[in-house]
Order: sequence, then structure tokens, then C-alpha cells
Amino acid sequence: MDEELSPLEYLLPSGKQRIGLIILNQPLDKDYLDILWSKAVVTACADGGANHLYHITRKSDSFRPDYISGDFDSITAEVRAFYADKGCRLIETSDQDFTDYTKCLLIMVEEIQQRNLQVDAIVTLGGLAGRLDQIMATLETLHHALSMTQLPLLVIQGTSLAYLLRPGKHALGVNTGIEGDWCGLIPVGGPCQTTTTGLRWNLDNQVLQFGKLVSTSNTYESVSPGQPRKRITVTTDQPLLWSMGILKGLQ
Ligand SMILES: Cc1ncc(C[n+]2csc(CCOP(=O)(O)OP(=O)(O)O)c2C)c(N)n1
Ligand SMILES: O=c1ccn([C@@H]2O[C@H](COP(=O)(O)O)[C@@H](O)[C@H]2O)c(=O)[nH]1
Repeated sequence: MDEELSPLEYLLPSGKQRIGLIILNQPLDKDYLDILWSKAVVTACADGGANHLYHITRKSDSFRPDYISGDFDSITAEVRAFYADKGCRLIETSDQDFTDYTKCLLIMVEEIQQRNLQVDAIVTLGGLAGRLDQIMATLETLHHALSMTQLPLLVIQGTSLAYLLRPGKHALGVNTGIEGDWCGLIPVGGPCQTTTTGLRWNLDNQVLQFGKLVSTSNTYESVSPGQPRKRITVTTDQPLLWSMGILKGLQ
């Protein structure tokens, strides 16, 4: 079993984790940004992600991404000039077979390796709202990531977190205090033979598959008041998407 991962610990101001942070072209939550930026050893925007960063942080000198990458069809001229002037690297990735997110992630993985950065996870802000094709592309990027890096890749937007589990057995901590009520296991890439513990609706070596069974609107096994929740275990034979709710306004 992999060591336990508490996905929402990355959103706690107290955590000591080190991350790579990627900002996508979606509305940015300043609370999340402040916390994640403070933990980031490398920061990047995918194309129009820079517009959002600029609009909520331009008055502060503390938020300069290491690089902005993409096909640059969304970043505005003003934002591009602003960050170029601040010394941020602008990396044009014109390939039209992969999304700006996938390409931005690949650059980050290479950067982490080349600079020998000690990083616990890569966290992405955005990617779970807006255009449906882009939301699906986000989930597809998570599949590319499995062959790019061993680091966990978490995607966070609004009240949702997505994390693609590799084949194998996983332990997930769910006691940060900011877990929302819901969680789900979604076989986005194909059928997954799955066993779980710690959920209200567990799976016992069952096949999750679109058109057969998908675990949405699940929740955590109830515990006595004041007791910590049991950790969740998930065993899957194929990549399986873990999704969970985030309580906002508690940080
Ligand atoms: C089969 C196929 N369908 C669609 C495309 C087009 N396509 C896939 S990824 C991509 C780049 C998308 O860039 P991104 O900046 O992530 O999204 P945008 O906001 O420009 O739509 C494009 C054009 C393709 N190359 N192949
Ligand atoms: O509705 C959307 C639009 C975009 N994204 C993500 O952001 C990057 C960059 O987008 P650009 O439109 O090229 O600026 C894109 O690759 C998507 O990952 C999104 O999540 N939702």
C-alpha cells in the first residue's frame, strides 16, 4: 500500500508540504491561492491562467510565476507584457494535439527533475468548471501525468478536488476538518475492479464502469461524535478518479 495521503492537507495553512503549483484559465480563489503559493517551490500558469493571477494579485510583488506556457491564444497583451517585464519566463508551446495544461505540466515535471526540487505533490488550481470539454481534458491530463511523474497530482477548484489513483492500494486521510460531505470514485478511463473501506457505500471487488456502476454521492463511514474518521482505502486494478468535496470558509 502507498503511504497515506490526505489530499486536503495541502489547503491547510499549517501544513509543511512543498508543492509545484499550476494555475489554469479559470476563476481563482484567493484563499486557496495564498495558501498554496506559500507552499510552492515552483509556480506556473497555463496561458489564460496568467490573466486570472494578474487580476487578483498584480498589486503585490509576491506572485510572480516562474513561467507561463501555452499557445498564447488567451493571455492578454497587457498581462503578457507585465509578466515578461517582471522576468517570468514565457514558454510558447504551440502543439495543438495536447492542451495547455498537459504541456504546462510536462514542463513542470522536467523543471522539478532538472532543478532537483524536493516536492511532495503538484497542485493545480482550476480545471473542474467552465467548459465541459476542458473539464474532461483535465481528467485526461491526469492520465498523462501517471506516466510523467510519480508525484501525486491534485486538481482543486471551488468545492471540488480530483485525484487520479494509480492501479494498486491507496490510503486516504480524511480528517483535515475541511472535507465536505460527498466523495466519489469514478472510472473515467475504463472499467476498474475496485475494493474500498471507510466509505458509507463500499465496494467489494466490484467493477466500476460507466453504464454499469459509478460511485457518486458517496460519503464517509459514520463515526461517533468527536472521533476521527477512519482512513479510506481503495484498491483498483486501473486508474480510478477519487473526487471529494471541500468545505469552504473554514481555513
Ligand atoms: C482529434 C483531435 N481533436 C481535437 C484537437 C484539437 N486540440 C486538442 S488539444 C488542443 C489545444 C487546446 O489548447 P488549450 O489552450 O488547452 O485550450 P483552448 O482554450 O485553446 O481550447 C487542440 C486545438 C486535436 N488536435 N485532435
Ligand atoms: O473553461 C476552461 C478553459 C480553460 N481551462 C484550462 O486552462 C488551460 C489554459 O486554457 P486557455 O483557454 O488556453 O487559456 C486549459 O488547457 C485548461 O486546462 C479550463 O479548465 N476550463
